[in-house]
This record gives sequence, structure tokens and C-alpha cells, in this order.
Amino acid sequence: MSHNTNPASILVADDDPQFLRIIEHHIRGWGWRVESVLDKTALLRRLGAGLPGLLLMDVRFGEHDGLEVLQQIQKRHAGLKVVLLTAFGSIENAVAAVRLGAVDYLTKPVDLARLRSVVEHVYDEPATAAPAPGRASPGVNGVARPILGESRAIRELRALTERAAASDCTVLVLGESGTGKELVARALHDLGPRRDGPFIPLNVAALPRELVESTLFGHAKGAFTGADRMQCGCCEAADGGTLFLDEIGEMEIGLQAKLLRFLQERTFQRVGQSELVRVDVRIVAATNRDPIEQVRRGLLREDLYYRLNVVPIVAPPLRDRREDVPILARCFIDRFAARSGRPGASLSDSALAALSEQAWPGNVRELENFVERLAVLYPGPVIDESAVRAELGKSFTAPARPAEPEPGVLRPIDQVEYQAIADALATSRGNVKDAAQQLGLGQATVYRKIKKYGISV
Ligand SMILES: Nc1ncnc2c1ncn2[C@@H]1O[C@H](COP(=O)(O)OP(=O)(O)OP(=O)(O)O)[C@@H](O)[C@H]1O
Repeated sequence: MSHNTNPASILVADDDPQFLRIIEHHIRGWGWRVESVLDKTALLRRLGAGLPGLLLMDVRFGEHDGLEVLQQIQKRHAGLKVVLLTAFGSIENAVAAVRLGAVDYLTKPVDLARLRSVVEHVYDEPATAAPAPGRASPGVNGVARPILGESRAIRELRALTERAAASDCTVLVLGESGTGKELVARALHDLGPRRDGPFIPLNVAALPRELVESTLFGHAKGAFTGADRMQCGCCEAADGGTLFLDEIGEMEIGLQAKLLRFLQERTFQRVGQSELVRVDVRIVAATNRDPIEQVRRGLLREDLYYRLNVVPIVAPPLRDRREDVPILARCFIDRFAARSGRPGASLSDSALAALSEQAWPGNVRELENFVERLAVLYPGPVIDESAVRAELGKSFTAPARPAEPEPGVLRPIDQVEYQAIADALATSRGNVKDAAQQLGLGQATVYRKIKKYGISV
């Protein structure tokens, strides 16, 4: 069946109206058009009227099994891009979804930063920047999400990423938060021999510690309370593809020993099972900490570090390659404009120069968020230097806060944490390093919380 495609829209299918409201709000805020459907009949009807650019669908969809629905709609609408939402920890569904042709999966509760990056990855047009001259293969700039920049550091990073992709070796991606480590990991997958296999990211820091092992290796039925059936983990999900272990520095030292064994032998045991499972997986790991310092402090096993560090790739901070700021900012404004149906929006040369002066402690992610904020707040066709300066000059503005509680009234810990972080960022005028110092937390932790609560700096 052929249909009109409306590539500028995202369709969300979930039977929870409250979830839909929240998710729609965020997706719309990032500039895409979004619609939602609450049941299978509405979904099929909606797809019959024209295909969205992307369908986000819950694996448990009313009384229907989302995987069956996925199969049905893929038969009718070949080429429709689907991202499945699965319950926390039910990685098995994710495996099945990817095998059935879903382009990616997300676990619920949805991490908004990850949702956004998945949607962007699936959605945005490839190669905004021209490929480097003389490159024969599509190369890093020909993949769905190009690594942009023309600074020497970025050109070297691209060349190294392409070479490492071809070799299938284990790669450790290092760099501060927001420098593009996940982008490099995806490029390694997309350009390598496993590109047709799954790319399975696992953010170690985003999981409660006690769930990391079973999410990674799966578990047997009855392995722990609530394990009512056997489940596969990310290692199995990534069979034939790439497993991306993000924030590896946060993994518990005991589990690091098991990961090491897996790296050496490519076999592992599901939690609660003695049987060995063998898979064929490429490992890419990333950390925003200094691994040598972590080893020195006894937080990262030295033998694991050497195993992972076969090819290190360092993503440089944006402040060391300011010449890339205009290229990135132009791409972000084009992308945002295209998504939100406002083609033609641009940044003046002096606006770009003003952006290039900044240090961007949150790196490319911070620049991306800032440019989007400009695009939303200054709808004229050309955003000029005064707009940039006005926004830069504003002290950090916290998003609408929850109402102040009565003294002595207990609040959920998330709310307390949110408030503390928002306050620290307000006092430090958005400087994450200072805020982290005030809070007695590591910078990486503060960035993670900023992502978690969707705070804009
Ligand atoms: N060189 C680049 N070209 C284009 N986009 C980039 C580049 N570097 C980073 N980005 C964009 O910046 C955002 C952050 O990048 P990414 O998530 O890869 O960073 P990260 O280093 O993995 O961050 P974290 O350590 O916080 O997980 C993403 O939206 C990514 O697409």
C-alpha cells in the first residue's frame, strides 16, 4: 500500500493518556509536530490516512501485544520507522522489536534526553555538512547523524572513527559530557560491518545499581523477586551488532569482573543461571571520567580498562575547537527550522561570532539547546547578535518550579533534588562546574540530573 508521508510528524501510540500528554508536550517543545492515538483501531486508521515520519509505540498497547501490531503494520506499511517503548527491564521485548524491524527501542519510564536523541537519530536528515573532499565511502558525514565540524581535532576524530569502524575492534570513547560520545558510538556501528545488526545502548548510570547486571546479561525465571520469567539482556539483544556501554565508569566493581570475563570470552551467564550463553557482539564503551584516575582510585578495574581501551577515541571539548561553533549552530538552527516548519530561519554572522566566544561547559549539547532556545524565542527570519547577547546575558532561568511547600511538609526526593540543582544553577548563572562544586557533586552527575529533569542551562 502506498501513502503520503508526512515526514515532519511523529505519531505516539500508547493507551495511557497521561503519558501521551507529557510526551507530546516534550516532543512538541523540541520542534516536531506530534499526534497521538490511544488504541489500535485509531492507530490503523491514522496510518491509513498517511504515514508519519516516525511511530513511537508501546509494546503493551491496550489488550494488544505491540509486537504483533508491529508485525501487522510493517506488512502494510513497509518503510514506516517504528521505535518501541518497553517496560523498564523487559529488554527481551526490545530484542524482539529490533529483530522485527523496529529501528530502536526505549524503556519506560522514558529518559527524555534519550528519547530526544533516538528521535533525532531516526528522524533528522543525513549529512547537513558536505563530506570532506576526497572521501570515497559515505564516511562519518554520510551516516544518519553526521559528526560535524572542520577543526583539526574533529577531522582527526572522524578519520579515526572511520578506521576503527572498519576493524570491528573494541573502542573506548572518552570525553566530557555533551561532546558527542554517543554520536561516535553510533557512527562506529553505522559504518562498520555490523551496520545491519542491532545497536543496543545501555547507560549504566541511568539504571539503579541492582538492575545493571540483569539488564546487561538477562536473568533466569525466579532469579529474584519479580523475575516471573526468563529474560534476555542487552548482550543478547546486541547479538550480531554493537553493544554501547555508556558511562562505564559508573559500573560496580563486582560487575566489572563479569564484564571483563564477557569481553575475554564472549560468554556470560544470565543472573540465576549457570548455563553459559555465547554471543557475537562488538563493544563500544564510553565514559566522561578520566579512566586512569578512576583506576587509581580503585573505581575501575585496571584489567577492564586495558581490555576496553583497545582503540581510544577522545571527543574534544567544544571550547578547544571554537571554529566548529558556527558549523554546529547553523546545522542546529536548520534542523530546528525544518522540523518546526520554519525553513529559512538563520543566525547572522555576528550572532555566530558571539556564540563562538563562549566556553560552552556543557559542550555541543549545551550549544544545541541554546540555539533551539533562540529559535523558539526569536521567530524572525534572522537571529542577530543582540538576541544572542540578550539570551547569554540572562542568568540561568529555571523552568517553572513546583509550588513552594509549607514548612515542615515532606516532599518527594526528586522534587528536593530538582530544586537544589535549579537553585545551584541559578546562583552559578548556569555554570555547571560551579553548581557541582556548591552541591558537592561531580560535574557528570549534575549533567545527568540536568538531563533527567529537563532543566535548560
Ligand atoms: N560533532 C557533532 N556534530 C553534530 N552534533 C553533535 C556533535 N557532537 C555532539 N553533537 C550533538 O550533541 C548532543 C550530545 O551528544 P552525545 O549525546 O553524543 O554526547 P555524549 O558525549 O554522549 O554526552 P553524555 O556524556 O552526556 O552522554 C547530541 O544531540 C549530538 O547529536
